[in-house]
Amino acid sequence: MIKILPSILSADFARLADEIHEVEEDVDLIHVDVMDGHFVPEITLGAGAVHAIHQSNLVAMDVHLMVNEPIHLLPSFIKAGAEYISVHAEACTHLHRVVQLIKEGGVKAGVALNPATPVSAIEPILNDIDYLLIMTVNPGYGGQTFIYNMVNKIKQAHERIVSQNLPVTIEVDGGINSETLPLCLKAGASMFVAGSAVFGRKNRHQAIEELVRSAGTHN
Ligand SMILES: O=C(CO)[C@@H](O)[C@H](O)COP(=O)(O)O
Repeated sequence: MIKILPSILSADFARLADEIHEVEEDVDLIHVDVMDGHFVPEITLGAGAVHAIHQSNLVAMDVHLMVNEPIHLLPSFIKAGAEYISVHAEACTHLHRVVQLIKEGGVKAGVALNPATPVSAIEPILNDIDYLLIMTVNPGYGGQTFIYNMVNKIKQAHERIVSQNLPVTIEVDGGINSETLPLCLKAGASMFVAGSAVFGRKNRHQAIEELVRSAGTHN
């Protein structure tokens, strides 16, 4: 079973509620990119916005924290109502502790890896996480080109997860469209973040349908 997660980074922030309404019937989760202007150059939104989306009961959220030392911000994002939270391995001094805190907050815990970070960086705590977010672009901006070398990295991660029989899901993010989704699916990913491939299109329902349909073309 695959999941498409529209990334609101590519949505019109001035009409965010309407933008989310346009996809809520078609997906279980939306992807929310939080940037701090340090770990990545841009600044996006914070726990207040996540809380507002949660309050409006639109759709569940997968929050991707692109921030240095997210341990300090975790309590507010957990309280804000995120269902999934991922942190970057590169941004945490005490990654295992951060993962434990997310789980203690009753939230699914993910670890994100930049393209240059090997899967082995997460190996010692692979059994502690709920999902592994493999960045298929360098984090920070929507609309970038998919890095094809990441397909091998997804395969490697998937092999490790399967060989240890772990209940860890692989999520991919960056440059996902109906051409790249099937490659990632074949390699072992099942959660697909798509920004411009959904919000860059006029008809979001059709865009999501096309992505789902592309999953049937991976053999
Ligand atoms: O985390 C990020 C960017 O850092 C993503 O979630 C982007 O929002 C993906 O956008 P597209 O590559 O799908 O346009």
